[in-house]
Amino acid sequence: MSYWPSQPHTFRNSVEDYSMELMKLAQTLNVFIAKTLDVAPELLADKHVAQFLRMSYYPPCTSMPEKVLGFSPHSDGSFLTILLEINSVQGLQIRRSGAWIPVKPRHDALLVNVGDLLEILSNGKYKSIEHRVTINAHKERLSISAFHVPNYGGIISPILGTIEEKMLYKAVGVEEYARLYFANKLEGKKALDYAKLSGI
Ligand SMILES: O=C(O)CCC(=O)C(=O)O
Ligand SMILES: [Fe+2]
Repeated sequence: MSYWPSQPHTFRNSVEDYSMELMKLAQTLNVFIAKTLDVAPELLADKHVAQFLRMSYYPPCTSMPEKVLGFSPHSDGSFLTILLEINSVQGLQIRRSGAWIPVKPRHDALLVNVGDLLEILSNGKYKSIEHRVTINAHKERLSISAFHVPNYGGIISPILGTIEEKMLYKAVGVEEYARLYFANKLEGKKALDYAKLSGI
């Protein structure tokens, strides 16, 4: 691929190494997720096989930082997102019971977000998290989001724990959901309404 910058010369290798390590991490997380859902890990094995990296730079805003957002409220359309808050500048907030809660960055940890596709697959046992990014008045913020998604040709359908369990989401094609997600503006968890069956 001809898009890699030549400077810094370590960039490509570092990004590729990081990406590969995260693929392994996503695989390990999936095994734990399968355990919590009481299903065989093989059932989830193809749910995180593709990865997209987004590197975000949020410049400081000295005049009116409270009037700007770095990222509008949204949930991720992925299965799992693994976030690195590179310089540990606070900005990420999650929505809990209608309130925005700041997430304190930890330099020694990655942050894992549940995406919409995991909410569908788990029939709502895992909930994708609505989040946004605010801007700091004095400090720039840098992050890398790694979105883990299934193959575009695949289908995500809810795994039900028992025969009595009510199916709350319909099965969606991964490509179909991705199209819908990107066609919508970032508006909280609105894209997920598409997959919700009536009654929730
Ligand atoms: O920069 C962040 O902390 C989060 C970015 C984000 O929500 C995203 O890339 O989807
Ligand atoms: Fe996000």
